[in-house]
Amino acid sequence: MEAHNPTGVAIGQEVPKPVSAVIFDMDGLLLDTEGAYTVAQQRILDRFCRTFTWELKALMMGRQPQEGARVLLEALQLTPEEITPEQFLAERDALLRDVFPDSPLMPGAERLVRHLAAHRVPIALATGSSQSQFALKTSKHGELFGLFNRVITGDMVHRAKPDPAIFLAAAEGFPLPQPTPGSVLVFEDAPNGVEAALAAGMRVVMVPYPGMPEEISRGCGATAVFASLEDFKPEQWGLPPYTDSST
Ligand SMILES: O=P(O)(O)OC[C@H](O)CO
Ligand SMILES: [Mg+2]
Repeated sequence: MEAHNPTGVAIGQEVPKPVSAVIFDMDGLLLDTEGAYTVAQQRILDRFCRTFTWELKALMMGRQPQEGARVLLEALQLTPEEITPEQFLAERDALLRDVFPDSPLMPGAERLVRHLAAHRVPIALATGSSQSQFALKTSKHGELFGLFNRVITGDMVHRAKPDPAIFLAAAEGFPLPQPTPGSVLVFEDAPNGVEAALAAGMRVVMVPYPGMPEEISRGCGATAVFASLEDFKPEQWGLPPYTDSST
């Protein structure tokens, strides 16, 4: 007779640890800002007759602003005589200053954050955005973003994603006893973010920003990939299930 195996995990296979804390990325994951970045950056690159492709976007998204601009201009072989990273960022900031305060939430973001907070699951935010950009982008969602136990912005750490420093710093703010990295789940939309979270020893649900080609997201090595946060089922990760009607 076959032994009863209530875990659904094959005998000999490691049972996944339940998730005890969650870290969210912000741009492109909770807030729909990546589309605006793409439009602004293409507008700047138009005068150099360059196309802002998805490959270029994947290279820079998730990074600190200065680092992202440097990587982009280098990949496009644009010299400082043509445009410096500082000039690029100044132009981009001018184009986005009035757009960011209207940043909408991504589908499923508010429900998941409120659900975890209501169930006292420790949650943190780790964004490559600077503190001032964070304030601008979240200005209409203050109460929701106030639910996080800790917010780490790109200018609070020395090394940007894909370095794991930002996720390790975010995890330090969790209430004691500190969760082990393996019991922390990260939500990310960008390849640099997935790489950083995996390097921190955490599990990663990737929700690629809409339109990202599958060949980019597929190669990232995320623990799971969903088309939308709405597809995430908390109970499959040892978290409390949703009890409201949209399940
Ligand atoms: O995706 P985030 O929240 O780390 O933000 C990174 C940049 O500011 C936008 O790509
Ligand atoms: Mg992001």
